[in-house]
Amino acid sequence: MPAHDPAILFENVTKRYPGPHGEISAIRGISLTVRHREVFGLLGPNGAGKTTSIETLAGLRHPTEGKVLVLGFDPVGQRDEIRKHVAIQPQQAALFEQQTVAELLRVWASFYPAPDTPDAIIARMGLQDSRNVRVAKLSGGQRQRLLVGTALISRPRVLVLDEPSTGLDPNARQDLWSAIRDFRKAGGTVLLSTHSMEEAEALCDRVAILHKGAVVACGAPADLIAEHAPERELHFSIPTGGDLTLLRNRAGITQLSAHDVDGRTQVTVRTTDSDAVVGLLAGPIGARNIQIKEAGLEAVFRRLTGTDFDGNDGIRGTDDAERVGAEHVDAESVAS
Ligand SMILES: Nc1ncnc2c1ncn2[C@@H]1O[C@H](COP(=O)(O)OP(=O)(O)OP(=O)(O)O)[C@@H](O)[C@H]1O
Repeated sequence: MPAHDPAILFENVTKRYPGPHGEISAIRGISLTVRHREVFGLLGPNGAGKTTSIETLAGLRHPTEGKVLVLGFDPVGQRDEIRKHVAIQPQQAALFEQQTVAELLRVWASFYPAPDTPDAIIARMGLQDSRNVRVAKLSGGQRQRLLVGTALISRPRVLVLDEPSTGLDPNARQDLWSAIRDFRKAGGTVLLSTHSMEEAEALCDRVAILHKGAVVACGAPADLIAEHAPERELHFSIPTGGDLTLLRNRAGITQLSAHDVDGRTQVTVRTTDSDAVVGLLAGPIGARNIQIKEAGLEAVFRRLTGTDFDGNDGIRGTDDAERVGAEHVDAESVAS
């Protein structure tokens, strides 16, 4: 395929399954392109259609309508070409429990004409200490890294991972992310599904946000946040009865709410100019215990779908970004 063509193309792809009460549309008219040498994330909650999309591009499902191409090949009609160039992270069941890590990788390597070496994969996936350990004895995180390693051993041009960091502790997840970044640096293209906003923001060059089988937004995480959720949220407290008129209608504030708790007034504001708000808080308002929260992709999702990732009504208003690390600032320290 010419280099300017996308690595992966979905054109108006729909997949319907028969269900007990009529057909179920797992994906509805998805169109997207994944460029060469990018890490692309399919981001969505349970049931959004991520696995169906992945299975479609792996040739495991026929689209009901539309076209899918991977490196210019039809995943269903050109399985051999797909197998040569595209690696899909295998399911847990593909691991033989009684083999050691090195033995298993040797077997997988034997399936391909020009594989990487088991030692190289072991080093890349941080599995050196488990080299001679039987698969049955591996931790969940080690198993997960081994699965990704088995996908990498064929030296694919495109790597497809379905929720690769599920069950990994933070260190193992960082190792996995480094291996994915290294693969991209060496010229590979990655498509992964995730329901982790953090993973999408940290790892993906671009994401498609899926909701009920449709793409509701697609782009670089920072661009999506800037376009759909540019606000920050600030929480702080002031003495009860304190004057908030200075803040009203100023400093890009789009929402302000206050309620009294334990002798102080707790205030939440949303603003497009958090620096200006902090400046006001540090001065005459006498705010304490200021927390600033980024909106993040979760707010983008909520803004575009009206629901949060757990399917709750998204009009909760004030906690768009609890997941993202909050910055704690004290008005006095800001003033000094
Ligand atoms: N083989 C099938 N038969 C019938 N319905 C299916 C089948 N596979 C998936 N679905 C339905 O299609 C929709 C999308 O499922 P899919 O597994 O693609 O979503 P997902 O985003 O990967 O979710 P999860 O994160 O839970 O894996 C869901 O409503 C699911 O119940």
